[in-house]
Amino acid sequence: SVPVSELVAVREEEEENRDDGSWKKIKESEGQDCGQAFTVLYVERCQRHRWRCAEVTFACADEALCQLWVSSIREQLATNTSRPEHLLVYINPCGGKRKAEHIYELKVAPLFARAGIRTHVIVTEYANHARDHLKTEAELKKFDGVVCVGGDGMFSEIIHGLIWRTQIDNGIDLNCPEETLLPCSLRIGIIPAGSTDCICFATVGTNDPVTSALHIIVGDSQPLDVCSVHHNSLFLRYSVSLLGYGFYGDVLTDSERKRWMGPARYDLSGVKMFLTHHYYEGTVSYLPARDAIGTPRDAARCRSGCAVCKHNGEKLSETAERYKMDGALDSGDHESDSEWRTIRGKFLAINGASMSCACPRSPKGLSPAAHLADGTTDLILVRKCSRFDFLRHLLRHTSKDDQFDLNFVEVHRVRRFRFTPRHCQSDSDLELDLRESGKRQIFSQICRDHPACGCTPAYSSWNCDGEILTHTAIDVRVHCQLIKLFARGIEEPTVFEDLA
Ligand SMILES: CCCCCCCCCCCCC/C=C/[C@@H](O)[C@H](COP(=O)(O)O)NC(=O)CCCCCCCCCCCCCCC
Ligand SMILES: Nc1ncnc2c1ncn2[C@@H]1O[C@H](COP(=O)(O)OP(=O)(O)O)[C@@H](O)[C@H]1O
Ligand SMILES: [Ca+2]
Repeated sequence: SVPVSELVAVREEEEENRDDGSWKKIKESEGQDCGQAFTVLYVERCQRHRWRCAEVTFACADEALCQLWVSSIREQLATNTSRPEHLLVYINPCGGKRKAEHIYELKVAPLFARAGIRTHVIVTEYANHARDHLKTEAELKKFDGVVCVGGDGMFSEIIHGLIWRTQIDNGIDLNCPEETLLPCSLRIGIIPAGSTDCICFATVGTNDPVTSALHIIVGDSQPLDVCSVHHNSLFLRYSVSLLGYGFYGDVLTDSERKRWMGPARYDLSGVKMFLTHHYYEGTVSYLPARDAIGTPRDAARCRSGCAVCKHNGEKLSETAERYKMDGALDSGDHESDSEWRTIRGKFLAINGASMSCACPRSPKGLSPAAHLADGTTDLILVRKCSRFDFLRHLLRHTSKDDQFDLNFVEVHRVRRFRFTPRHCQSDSDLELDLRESGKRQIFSQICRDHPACGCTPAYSSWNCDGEILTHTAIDVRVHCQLIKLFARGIEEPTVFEDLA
């Protein structure tokens, strides 16, 4: 049996299609003349979270009965209001291996057509075209969802456009980090056609255009946390996957110069930045997510219908309601200021992972136990250590071993965090470092004379979902379930999986 919610479409077979293989078989085996036939298209699960569109044709001698089947299936599909009818599609022709248009035309558009979904397709002509179109021009009322064909950078454009539009329409000040943001009503579908596609992989379990198209067609819905990133009272960006300073920031900066190489640029830059081995000094402060259930060291994973996300999401909205009734101004974090913790040090990497960040390079991701929609982000601090130790940490992203179980790595589940690089610290902070800086001046002279000594520059950049941030001192705050995807989270493997 197939649940009605996983039907793609039903098709009446035309007279001229009557020689179609499957139906002919039924006809012959029945040994009788058939009045009519219809084909049901449905989701079939394959290995490793992939979905395919399978079909089965039913023949029946009684034409009226056949019609009844077709119309009642159509009726069932029509009453399911979560299925989209009209979609706005943005294609980034420059992402990944530059195959986005081809992927859409070949694998996705025919499925949408079969499912009776109407589309308005825009192939972007320049960076930020999709974002700006969503911000100002797009007639969003006409659509049931937005589809993004591209990588994480393209997805980032879409959420910036949608979130911006939703807040501006409701008079919310984006530059104020304390504002409670309004959730976006349109769901977003991701057809992977980029370089890493970590947002697709971590929410669906695979980077496969057909699987993503089917999740859109059946009208799946997966809420997702979004981090807002500010510098003082200036809005910088939103992030849903990785916010990485140090290693991942440097890899991204270096790889942008190698865009012509396609997705392989990240591996080359990864090896280069691993060998360069820069560390950065600064202060990280964070607000622990004390009232949330779950920790970054849990063995349990965020999966379809995750109970942790449901519980934490409901608890947060209850608390927010209570604050509203009390007339409290602070609409953001309800923990008190005294709960902020501060860590100063030298770091190879500072990572905020709002989701696991699983991708083909690391199928368990940067923070394997992170949740998609629990209102928290996992703050991972990798302190200065030897190249050998850092390699051990990196390698553990690709094996069963725990990448956090190392004495130079710590991880905290947080609602909010801030970072200030050492050279931006206040005078009083700097005074504390005065003694060390004498030494530094001597060394920096030596370094200028001997560039090969590998001394570290003062600043890295933040990698924000694959885009470089212009500021280094940032304030990050999680907004629980601000957007929704046409996805359902990663499913536990079922007995129905096709093991062939
Ligand atoms: C030695 C093997 C180490 C493997 C370590 C793998 C950790 C991978 C974690 C990846 C997290 C990715 C988070 C997602 C980020 C994306 O948003 C973002 C944008 O995606 P888009 O291009 O689709 O728009 N992508 C990225 O920033 C790419 C990050 C890629 C990091 C690759 C790191 C490779 C490290 C290789 C080290 C090799 C050491 C070898 C020593 C001899
Ligand atoms: N038509 C276009 N021309 C050039 N750049 C574009 C275009 N459309 C989108 N972009 C930008 O391309 C960058 C990379 O896109 P993305 O889809 O993330 O691919 P990749 O995964 O290969 O990085 C993003 O910064 C996005 O804003
Ligand atoms: Ca989260």
